[in-house]
Amino acid sequence: MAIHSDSLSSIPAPERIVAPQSASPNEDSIERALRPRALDEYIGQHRVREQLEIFIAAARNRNEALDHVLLFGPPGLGKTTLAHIVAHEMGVQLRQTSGPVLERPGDLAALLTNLERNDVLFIDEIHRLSPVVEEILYPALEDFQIDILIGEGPGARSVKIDLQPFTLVGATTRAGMLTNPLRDRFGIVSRLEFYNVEDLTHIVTRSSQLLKANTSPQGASEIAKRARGTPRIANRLLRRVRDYAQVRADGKIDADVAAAALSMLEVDPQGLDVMDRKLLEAIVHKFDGGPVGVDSLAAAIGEERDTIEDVIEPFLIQQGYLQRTPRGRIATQTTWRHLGLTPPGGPDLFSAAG
Ligand SMILES: Nc1ncnc2c1ncn2[C@@H]1O[C@H](COP(=O)(O)OP(=O)(O)OP(=O)(O)O)[C@@H](O)[C@H]1O
Repeated sequence: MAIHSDSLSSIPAPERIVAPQSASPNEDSIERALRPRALDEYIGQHRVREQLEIFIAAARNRNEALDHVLLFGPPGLGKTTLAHIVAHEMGVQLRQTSGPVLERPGDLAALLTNLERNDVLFIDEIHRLSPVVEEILYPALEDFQIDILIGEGPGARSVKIDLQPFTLVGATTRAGMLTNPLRDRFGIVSRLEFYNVEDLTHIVTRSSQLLKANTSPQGASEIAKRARGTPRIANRLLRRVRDYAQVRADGKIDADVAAAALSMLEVDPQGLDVMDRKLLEAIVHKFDGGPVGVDSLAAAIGEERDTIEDVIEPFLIQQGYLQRTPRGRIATQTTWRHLGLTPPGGPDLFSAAG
């Protein structure tokens, strides 16, 4: 059975400047304009890119659909962008939907039967597919066939429909929430990582050119350093810094202007914002540095558990501010120092992390 978590639907719309989710329809359209279209415009994620390059070239040579692809990683790292690129490089069309939108088996059946040979079907938030919809997907992925029930009651009969060969690209922030039978049907499984500052600087520079923003290399790097390893955040910070530069600095974005704009937005030099600091301060001040369970933490800072796990924590863990242990979250020495405090207890405190 698929694991279907209703609680995930409660992730609130982002208000944070560094929220990795997309904030508004207007932002969506700017994002589309900034989206790289081909694999060689896609910056960073070298391992994933190299693998896809090879598998796409091989599938194209054989004139076959690319194997099904599962992309996972925190929001805003470029999963949707990659799905579009796969379709573009394969020279086929992309149909896009998402797990929670597909309510009934018929919704998915309609999409599948309309696919043309080797097309890409992109399902975002694939961990939120309902079990009945997921059932339809298995034979479609394996044999390019679906079984649908026609009629009702005793007269109902099952009919097999052949599909065109296609590629499913599934995206999820939580690979662990996929059922095993679904995960096993992906031939290519790629994990997207947070971007390093060099790659993000490259992304900010490219976006500046597209937006006609006058950004110096140092300005681009200052924005990149504070973008939480996430292209979507880098692009959003760039737009806000561009506004600031327009009003206060004749439109020129250098390191000082970027730093001043970002501190006005309360994004600190390490890229942490008010919400990150609130979480770290709660662990340190209310729970003596941890370990503290995520539910207690959520209650303490008035934030959804899912938002903490999907959005806030991954970057803090990757940057070494937090440790996730079986007994709960622990603030590291880096956190104490970041908050201007002296870590108590010495090394013994941290060896308790297990
Ligand atoms: N490798 C990259 N090079 C350049 N720009 C990128 C790259 N990856 C992402 N972007 C930019 O970041 C924005 C967000 O990317 P995208 O929508 O693909 O993220 P996502 O992982 O699908 O996020 P979500 O899961 O929240 O939808 C895009 O508009 C795109 O411009």
